[in-house]
Amino acid sequence: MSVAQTLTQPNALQKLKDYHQSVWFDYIRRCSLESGELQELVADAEIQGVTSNPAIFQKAIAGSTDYDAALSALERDHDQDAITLYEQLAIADIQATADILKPLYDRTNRLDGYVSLEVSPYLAEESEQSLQEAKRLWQTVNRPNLMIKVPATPAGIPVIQQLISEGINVNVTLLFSQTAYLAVAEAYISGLEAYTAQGGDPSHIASVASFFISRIDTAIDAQIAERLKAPDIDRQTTVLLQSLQGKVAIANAKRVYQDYLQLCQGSRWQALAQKGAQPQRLLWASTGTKNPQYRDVLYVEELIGAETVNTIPPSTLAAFRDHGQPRASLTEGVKEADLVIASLPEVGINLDAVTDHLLAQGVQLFQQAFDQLLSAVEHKREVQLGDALNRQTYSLPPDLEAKVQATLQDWQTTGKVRRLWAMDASLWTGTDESQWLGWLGTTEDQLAHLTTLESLSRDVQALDINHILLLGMGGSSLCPEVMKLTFGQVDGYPELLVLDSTDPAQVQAMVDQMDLKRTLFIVSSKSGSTLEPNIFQQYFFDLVQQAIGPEVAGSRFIAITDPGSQLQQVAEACHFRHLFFGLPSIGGRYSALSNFGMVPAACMGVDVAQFLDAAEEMVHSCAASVPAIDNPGVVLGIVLGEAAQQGRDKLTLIASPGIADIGAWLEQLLAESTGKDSTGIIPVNQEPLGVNYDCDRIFAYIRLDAAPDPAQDQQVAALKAAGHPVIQICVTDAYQLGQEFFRWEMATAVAGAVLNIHAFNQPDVEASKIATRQLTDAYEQTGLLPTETPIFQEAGLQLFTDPDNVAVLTASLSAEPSLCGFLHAHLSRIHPGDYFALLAYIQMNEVHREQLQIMRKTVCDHKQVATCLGFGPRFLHSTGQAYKGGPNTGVFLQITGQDEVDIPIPGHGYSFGVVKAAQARGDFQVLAERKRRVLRVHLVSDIELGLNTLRVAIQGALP
Ligand SMILES: O=C(CO)[C@@H](O)[C@H](O)[C@H](O)[C@H](O)COP(=O)(O)O
Ligand SMILES: O=C[C@H](O)COP(=O)(O)O
Repeated sequence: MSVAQTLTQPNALQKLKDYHQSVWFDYIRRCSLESGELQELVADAEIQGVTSNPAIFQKAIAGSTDYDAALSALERDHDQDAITLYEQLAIADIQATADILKPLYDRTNRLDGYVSLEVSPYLAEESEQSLQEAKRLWQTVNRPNLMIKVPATPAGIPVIQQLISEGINVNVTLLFSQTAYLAVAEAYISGLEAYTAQGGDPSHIASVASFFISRIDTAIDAQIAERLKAPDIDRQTTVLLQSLQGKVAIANAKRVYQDYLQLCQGSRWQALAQKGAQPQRLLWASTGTKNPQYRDVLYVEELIGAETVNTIPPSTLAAFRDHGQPRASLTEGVKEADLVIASLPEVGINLDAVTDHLLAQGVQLFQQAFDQLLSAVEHKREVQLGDALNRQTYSLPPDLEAKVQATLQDWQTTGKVRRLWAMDASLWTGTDESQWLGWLGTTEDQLAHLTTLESLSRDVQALDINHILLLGMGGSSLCPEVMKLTFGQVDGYPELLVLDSTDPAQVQAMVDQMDLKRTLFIVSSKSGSTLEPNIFQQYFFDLVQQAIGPEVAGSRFIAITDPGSQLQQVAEACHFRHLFFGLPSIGGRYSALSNFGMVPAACMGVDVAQFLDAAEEMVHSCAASVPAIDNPGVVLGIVLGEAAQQGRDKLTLIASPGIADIGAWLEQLLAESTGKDSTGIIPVNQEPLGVNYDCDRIFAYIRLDAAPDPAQDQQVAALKAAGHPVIQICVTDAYQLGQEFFRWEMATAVAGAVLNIHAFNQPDVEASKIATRQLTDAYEQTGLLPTETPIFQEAGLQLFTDPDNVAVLTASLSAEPSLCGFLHAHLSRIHPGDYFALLAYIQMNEVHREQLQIMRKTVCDHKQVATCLGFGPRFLHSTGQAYKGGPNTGVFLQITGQDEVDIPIPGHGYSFGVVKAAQARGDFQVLAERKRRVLRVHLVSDIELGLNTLRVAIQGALP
């Protein structure tokens, strides 16, 4: 319609102004802004305002390519999560629309010229969060002719009142009933009263009450159609039902308009009107015709009345322009409208129930539209990121796949991803979980404080040293160990070494490897009270004092610990070079991206900015706004949790050689987080691969795309071909490993929620720490560990176990007691669905590992069960939790040995050897108390010889 035409002959849309009704456009899209279409509609006086809602933005952004270039530009600038991207696109449209409408707003003295933006539909039941979100959007858009849309839910009503009282324009949406309208009108009046009481000028505030029309007819007509099908229906009822078809929505609107007129007569309103307040106009929404048998302009033609607005979708707008016949229809037939509503109970239709349902459904529909919108934005973001985001795929057996899809759907509809990010403890056991979710924000936090890490890196680089030795256990050592293996020695930086064993030979091997005068030490302990790092610190501090002098020894030490810990005191008293703090809200195994992982990384020369930037991309992919189905951490967690629920609780980890150590990190994360309350996931790391597996397995292959192992690729392909469940994650390069830290932390938390356990405590790790402490305390007093008697010995190997296990083993000996016989009896206790674990309290080196791997393979081949290998005491801070607190499906063979050399610890009566022995015994004691099937083999003399004998005996026991 050209301006010339408009001047000569107003069209139907333009004529509505004669009835004092405004037309707003229920549509927004960038192309209509960019092409000038919207400007033209405004200039032609066909529309006087614009409304948006989540479904409109979903159609615009997900259903067109209009926004792709803008989205790419935003992503190119820096990666952002889906909701942040969406908001920037939407806000730009809203601002542009507001600017187009601003002259009209001014010209009409703030009556028209508004554009509406809705608060997140996820907040429909949350008053406080809706209020904050509404205020944030109001400030961000920063246009006087903006209306913030708030739904008329019970939680929304107080928000409306508060916003009005603060001078923010409100469009109340999702109104279906007269009762809800009256509550909204009351909120508006009260809000204005509060605003004027503070001296505000009410003429600057506008509000509309969006009353939904066509959805009422759709719902009521469906009920009418059902009732008309009743076989025993009489003629009179049939006629009445037929007369109600397509009539109720308009009747409902006519009645609510009468309420409006009456309210305007009231003394409270009159008082406000005298101060210049603008009435809260009724706005007819959902006015596109849905039933093709009805006139396509029905919900425009029949609702024309003064001081109202009709927000019209594009096709209805075009139809009304073309053949609309305006008349003052809204006040016609009010009595008939009353009769229509009054006759509904006669035919068994409860209008209140219908409107209640429509409100709930309306919220849900907007949420679904928002889900789809965010999903589309996420997909576009992923395309833009390309290889910068590690890819995850999975293939599952049909029953598991079905369960996973159902749980994903449940997570979506019940908003569990948002609840996780909101730190809602009821996702797990409803105890103190909310205090343990600091890791959700750690990457962002670290990126904001990069300068500290970067200056540390420069400081270390400038030191004249060859090595950095990290002293710590579990969550404080495993990430640095992964970084060491993954990045090797970085040019121009010292080499990182990690000590996490009390085995004297291992401690000695570490000392032999380095020059004490040219080594920097990092003592890492979150609690600052863990036995191992404390004694490592005492031992090495003493050595460094001797090597470079007591005054300067502290300058070779860095501490990472939580504020207020005992280690902080030590670091301060000994004048450590640096002291870095952890966050009390991040448990050790979730601390990789915090200082516990990033301080050692910076020291060894890893570009932490690059590493954390890449990690943040995964954080964005797992964000609260990313629907469960598109959220890689959530998907992985649900797969793992559901697999475990179905008995597939042996998660077999396969990682490319270049990143192989991530398996040890994952073992701790998964086992310590989920292995409790007799349930959990048992990680199986570095087990030699085969093809024939029981249905208690699920496989995770973490492939380094930059350096894959072709043999592993083939083995994994064979596993997939054999129908085993396989998750595959492709890590583009080493700098993207941080993405895996976050993905798996998220997945573990989610799996914990699926399993209904507390994913952040480790109650059974504490149990063996206590048992060890009792033994070392007793040793300090007596100089002895309690004596013990082997149940059997042969060929330099002694066997020990507790009375219950002795009874079972001796009862099942088939011949005279022998080493092979006992091992046979013990291994015969392994049944399908069980796992076998070697717990070796010996030096962790390649020779030992090789022997132990052969033993594992022998058991795996003969028993067709999952097998694990842990070196003590490091596994105590890791898989040890699941072995004691997880399902009672483990059969354990603990291996201890006679230390050839021992090392005293300054300030203590005990040595490293005694500590290790006490740890093994404490561990055994707790396993036995938990009724685990456990046998200990003590290698009396040479460890290598002893291992050889044991290997042969196991092979003999499993002919
Ligand atoms: O609420 C407003 C304006 O205030 C509208 O944008 C409103 O959301 C829309 O008219 C409806 O969602 C459209 O509903 P329907 O035609 O899909 O039933
Ligand atoms: O994983 C945690 C280990 O038990 C070590 O704890 P820590 O960091 O408090 O010393």
